[in-house]
Amino acid sequence: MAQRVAVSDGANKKVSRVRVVVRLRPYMGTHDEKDEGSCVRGLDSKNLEIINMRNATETVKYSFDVFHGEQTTQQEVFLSVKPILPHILTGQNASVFAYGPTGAGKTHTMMGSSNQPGVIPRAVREVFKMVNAKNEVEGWDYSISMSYLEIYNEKVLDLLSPGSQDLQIREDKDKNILIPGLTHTTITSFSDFDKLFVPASLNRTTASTKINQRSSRSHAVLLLKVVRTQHASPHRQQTGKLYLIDLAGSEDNRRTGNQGIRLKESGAINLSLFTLSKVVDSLNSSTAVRVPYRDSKLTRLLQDSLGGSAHSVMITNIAPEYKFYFDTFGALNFASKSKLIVNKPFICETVAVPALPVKRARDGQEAGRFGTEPQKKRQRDEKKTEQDGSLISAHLHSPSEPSVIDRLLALEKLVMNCGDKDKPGMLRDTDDSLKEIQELKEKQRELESKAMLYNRVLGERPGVKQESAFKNSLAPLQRKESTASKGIKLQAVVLPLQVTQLQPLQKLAVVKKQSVCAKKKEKKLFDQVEPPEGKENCIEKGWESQLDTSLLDISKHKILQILNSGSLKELKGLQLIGDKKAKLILGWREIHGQFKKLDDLIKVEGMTGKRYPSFMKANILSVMGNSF
Ligand SMILES: Nc1ncnc2c1ncn2[C@@H]1O[C@H](COP(=O)(O)OP(=O)(O)OP(=O)(O)O)[C@@H](O)[C@H]1O
Repeated sequence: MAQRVAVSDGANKKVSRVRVVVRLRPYMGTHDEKDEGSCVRGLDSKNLEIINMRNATETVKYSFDVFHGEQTTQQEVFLSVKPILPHILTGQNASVFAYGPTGAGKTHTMMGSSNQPGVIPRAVREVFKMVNAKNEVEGWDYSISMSYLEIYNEKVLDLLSPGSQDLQIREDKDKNILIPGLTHTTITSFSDFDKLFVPASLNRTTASTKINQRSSRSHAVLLLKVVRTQHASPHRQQTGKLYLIDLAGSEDNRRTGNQGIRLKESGAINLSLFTLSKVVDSLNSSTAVRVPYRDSKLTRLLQDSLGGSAHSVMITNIAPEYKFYFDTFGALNFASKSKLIVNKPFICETVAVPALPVKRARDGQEAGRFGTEPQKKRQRDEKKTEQDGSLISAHLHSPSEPSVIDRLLALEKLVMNCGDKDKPGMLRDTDDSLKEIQELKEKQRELESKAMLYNRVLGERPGVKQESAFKNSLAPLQRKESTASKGIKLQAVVLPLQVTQLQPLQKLAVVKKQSVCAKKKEKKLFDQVEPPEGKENCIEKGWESQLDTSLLDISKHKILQILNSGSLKELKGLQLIGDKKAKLILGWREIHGQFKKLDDLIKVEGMTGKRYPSFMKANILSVMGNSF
């Protein structure tokens, strides 16, 4: 029976950190309608920097095991993967997976093309090369087999047997992940592999989206299994597995233009990548009681590659164009977290009973392992090896390492909630409002000191450094002026906390000061429409009807104009829009484009439906007041 033998290094058990490689795709003009240039660039073979949207004069720097710039060849990328391959010849597992936004170059990296083969064909060729070299000198027989599957809409489909049904993912009592019924074909040369791989890749589900003409709609997994058997007694047998995975890209469907089936596919892709992110968070968290591997087929399959038994390399593919800024930023943060995962590799070894003939790896044996295990036993094993009984928070990031954006937005929400709770009659009376503003400022100060602490902690995180953009010898990375949006002043976008640190507190006032004259007029209008205590909701509907409809329309149009093309300062000129919210609006605009109607504002983080009526009332009255 196969058993786990710990990989030892003298007295110490060996652990293996996930190696993180980042590859930047060459700049493509077709993805840069505004001709803004690149938002990210390499500094050296390990470091890169991305522009800081909060402050365009700064960049955020990241450090990884390897950084591959735009000119990197396929062979150079392969060389950063090659060191983990020898492990599979000694009964250990290894995995390489390409992660990143749609269109960033994952398939190019993993599959490549006939004249620029990617990591998968190069790795398989290398494995054959190593096996052939070893066959001649060592007393072991080697056998290599391959399987190829895709996870499409949370279904596991056999690419070597198209038309097959959704396959189940199982775990044996040694925590090996198995897929009963999956085709395992013995291959004896690279050309055997090539003959199967190329047509099977065409079985993979791809489709054209706005971002990528040939976008992978599934996660593709090539599994190469190397079984080696000792000639002499005790006829040890070791099985090493190599997973080569081309993940589907994370997608923002407002940009991909996905609808119908594409949207459904995208939902499944994003969900599994979200689960992958949760798994990484749990592995990094000292407090998580359960690693949610079972929440998606992808993570279930990767269970013995992530935080498990494998030597892993994660290739994070990123794109340089501003259009991908938030995807790139997210991918880099994910890559940074993944760097901290430690795997515990072991050797999967069987010792044959001496009286029996030497067991040779063959297809039949695979079938025994993957296809004929009695179901009851399998269920028992599953139950026994179930590691994750309890629920864990569905947060994307662990308490010990939440993402910058999440932390900032959570704090932003906190500010909003304080606001909602503490100032029900904010517009009722100027004195009351001032008092409430004062209270809010106090709260803001408190939050800012917490934020400062957060940012200090962030500064200390390995791999993520924030420094001035000008500390390197390269010319500063700066955004080119957009040729498409000349009318719109370019603003550094969002991530409110850090910005509030830099801004004087006065600028964060929730209610913007107005001219005395305008304020008087507004107060007059408020006096007419203000509801009695506790009846705000019913009056919120009625107050508009008391105003001239054409004036009302003009005011709404003006507000919409400000939302769509206003600078940070102009946005902050709106009622109930402080510095943070103005930046959130700019950020939303950056990602989603124009607000089609005022109601869209509810979609902006922190602008809840509950606050929206107050915002509308205050601004319409203010705009009207200003135009009197
Ligand atoms: N390093 C590179 N050099 C040249 N072209 C590249 C490179 N990386 C990607 N490309 C090109 O960019 C386009 C998108 O790449 P690719 O299909 O590999 O992206 P992807 O990340 O796999 O996208 P998806 O997640 O949508 O499948 C392709 O036309 C590809 O040939």
